[in-house]
Amino acid sequence: MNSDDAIILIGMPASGKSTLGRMLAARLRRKFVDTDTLIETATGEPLQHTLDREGYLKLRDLEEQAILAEDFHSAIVATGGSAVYSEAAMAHLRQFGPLVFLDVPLTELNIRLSNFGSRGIASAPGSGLADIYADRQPRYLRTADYQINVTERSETEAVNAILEMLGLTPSV
Ligand SMILES: Nc1ncnc2c1ncn2[C@@H]1O[C@H](COP(=O)(O)OP(=O)(O)O)[C@@H](O)[C@H]1O
Ligand SMILES: O=C(O)C1=C[C@@H](OP(=O)(O)O)[C@@H](O)[C@H](O)C1
Ligand SMILES: [Mg+2]
Repeated sequence: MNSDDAIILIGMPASGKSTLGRMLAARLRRKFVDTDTLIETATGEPLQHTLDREGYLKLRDLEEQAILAEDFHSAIVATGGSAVYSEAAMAHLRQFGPLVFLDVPLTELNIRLSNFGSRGIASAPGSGLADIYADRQPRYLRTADYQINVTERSETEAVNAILEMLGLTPSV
C-alpha cells in the first residue's frame, strides 16, 4: 500500500473497529473517521433513535449514503458492522485504501456484546448474534483485502499487529 493510503476497518460490532481505528489514527497521525458518526451528523440524532423509528433497512440505506458521500483520502476509517451489506459502499471505500477485516470469534463477541439485546444492530428483528455472525462472516471474508485476528492481544499489541501486517512500521 502507499504511505498515504487510507486504512478501512470492517467487521462485526464490538470487533474493535472504533477503538483500534482511533488508536491507529493517533499512531499514524492521520484523520480518524467513524462512519457511524457520519450517519449521526447527517440525521442529527443517535443511531439508536433512527434504528428504533425507521428500522434496520433504513439505517443500512443511510449508512450507504453517508459512506458514498465522503472522501476518505488518507484517513483511518472505522465502519459500522452492517456497512458490508452495501457493495457500492465497499467499492467506494476501497478506492482510498485496503479493507481490513478484524476477525473476532463468536465466543469473544458473545462476551463483548453482553448488552446485545439492547444494542442497536442493523439486522432483522429476532435474529441472534450467532445468526448475524453466520450471515456476515462470509461477507467480511470475501470483501476484505486483509484479515487479522487480534483477539488474544491487548489493544496496543493489536494496533502493532495491524501495522505490521500492512507493512507499516509499528514504531511510528
Ligand atoms: N484486543 C482488542 N481489540 C479491540 N477491542 C478490544 C480488545 N479487547 C477488548 N476490546 C474491547 O472491545 C470493544 C470493542 O468495541 P468497539 O471498538 O466499539 O468495536 P466496533 O467499533 O467494532 O463495534 C471495546 O470495548 C474494547 O475496549
Ligand atoms: O453491526 C451493525 O449492524 C451495527 C453496528 C454499529 O457500529 P459498530 O460496528 O461500530 O458497533 C452501528 O453501525 C449500528 O448500530 C449497526
Ligand atoms: Mg464502532
